[in-house]
Amino acid sequence: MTDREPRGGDALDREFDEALALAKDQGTYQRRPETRPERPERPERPEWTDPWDPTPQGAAPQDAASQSRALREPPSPDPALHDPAFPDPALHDPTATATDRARPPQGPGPTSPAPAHHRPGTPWPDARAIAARAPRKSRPSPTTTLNGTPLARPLAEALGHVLAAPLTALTDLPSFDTSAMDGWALAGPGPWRLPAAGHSILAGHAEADPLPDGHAIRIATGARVPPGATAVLRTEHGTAHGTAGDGWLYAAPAHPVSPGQDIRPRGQECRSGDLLLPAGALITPVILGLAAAAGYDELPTVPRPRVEILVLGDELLRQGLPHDGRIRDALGPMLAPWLRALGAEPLATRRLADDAEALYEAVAGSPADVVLTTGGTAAGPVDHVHPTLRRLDAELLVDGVAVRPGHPMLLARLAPDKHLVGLPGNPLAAVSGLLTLAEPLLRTLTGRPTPTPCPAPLTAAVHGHPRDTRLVPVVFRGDEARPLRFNGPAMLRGVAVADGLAVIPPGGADRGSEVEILDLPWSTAWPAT
Ligand SMILES: Nc1nc2c(c(=O)[nH]1)N[C@H]1C(S)=C(S)[C@@H](COP(=O)(O)OP(=O)(O)OC[C@H]3O[C@@H](n4cnc5c(N)ncnc54)[C@H](O)[C@@H]3O)O[C@H]1N2
Ligand code: MOO
Repeated sequence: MTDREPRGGDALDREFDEALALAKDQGTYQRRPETRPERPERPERPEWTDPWDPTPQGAAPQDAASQSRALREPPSPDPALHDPAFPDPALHDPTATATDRARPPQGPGPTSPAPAHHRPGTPWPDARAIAARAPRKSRPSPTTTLNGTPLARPLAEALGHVLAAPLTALTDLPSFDTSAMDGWALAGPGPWRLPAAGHSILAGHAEADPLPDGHAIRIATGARVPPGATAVLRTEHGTAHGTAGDGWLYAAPAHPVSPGQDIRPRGQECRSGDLLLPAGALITPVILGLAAAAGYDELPTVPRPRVEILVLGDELLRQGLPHDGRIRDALGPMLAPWLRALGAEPLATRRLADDAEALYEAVAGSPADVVLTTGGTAAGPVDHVHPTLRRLDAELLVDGVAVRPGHPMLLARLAPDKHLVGLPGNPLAAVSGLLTLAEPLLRTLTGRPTPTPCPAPLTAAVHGHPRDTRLVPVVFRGDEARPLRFNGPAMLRGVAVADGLAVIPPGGADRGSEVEILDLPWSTAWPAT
């Protein structure tokens, strides 16, 4: 139904309520008015409206009528795609009500100290660098790998692990001159004399007798080409004449034979000893295949860093629909497979109540190399992560990052070989923390190299925060990155369909400007072995 069609009052009210609830979650109160010509030109990059900043630059209030009109707009055909004509939901407090927005700003007086949550945080690139260096610092003499002695794993158990040593070919590939087609092996120019019926060379057999000049013999794809053969003629390009034992083979005039045709020479792909892959490669199904082809039965792998996930929050439900102010735990199901895709071994996902003692005991007693907490990073009454770290005398390496969403994320060293990554509870903020702190930390622990930055131009301008980096879900359209809507801190709807997250520098990025894209590691997210 569009807003032009007549509707009954009840339906209208219901739709309005639904739309209002949706918009509250998406922060889409400032959608374009219906009468577009009257709308003043929106500047390319409007002022950042910090949801937590009580200064007069907050979002301008809208009158109820225009909100109601805007909320009745029909949905975009691809609702996850960013519409540059709409303000970006991430720029607004997804939890603020229209009344909140209309309220005049109530900032602290000029002499008030900056609240803790206004601390600028570590710049985003620095936070990533600190996370990547954190394990190195704690390992004065790394041996073969950063995470201990390499483990030889049978190919069937190596998927998703990281190669601890370069993969060098143990054989030439192919290891003999191979027929690439079903047909005849030929020696010299034709026509060619054929042997008696029943003589042929099949794959999987030892070397055949030499083929004399002027002779041909049937050969199968993958069979060893006999010594003396100069080419292979495909079945469909030749005709055999004569009787058994006195036959002749002719090439079709349209398919003259050239020397070497349809023969894969020994060593065409690699020679024994050639480097196929560097150490640090994440073992994919194709790598398993390549390793097998190159002669491996097992692979040297880096021991996986063990991660324990602690999901905090009394309000979280493990099943069913949200009710009575409680919501579903969106992070518990997501984190273990994601961490596996980053080369880690998730030991357990534990749900903890908002209880300081329980958190202390869980962190202090965790056998993991990395403890990953979700929620409780801010300064609320039940946010126990900071107090727990203080109690454990942990070294805070990163305490807040200048990134949106996710700025309360943190990284702490609990012991020389034990770290804690604190992810904020808002789901997209947690994803941001995962990519900003957990990914570089695990990359170093698994001995994987820093990925080469892969910038892409944006199909639309993206608003920036004045001081902080933004991470915005994008999809690729050809070589370009298209920003997605539903990128608010509590939303997974955008990132669920994203190819990656665009790194928007402070101040924003214009349409066409190249920005770094953080990959999402789905292609490697197979179950751990
Ligand atoms: N006074 C301030 N309050 C907040 C600030 C601030 O700077 N000053 N920062 C806000 C930001 S930004 C974020 S992000 C959150 C981070 O909060 P916590 O890490 O303490 O997380 P919680 O308060 O526990 O939860 C926040 C939010 O996320 C929901 N949540 C938590 N866990 C899950 C989960 N597993 N699945 C789905 N949703 C989850 C939770 O219910 C809350 O709605 O703090 C802001 N506050
Ligand atoms: O903006 Mo928070 O860091 O909701 O993610």
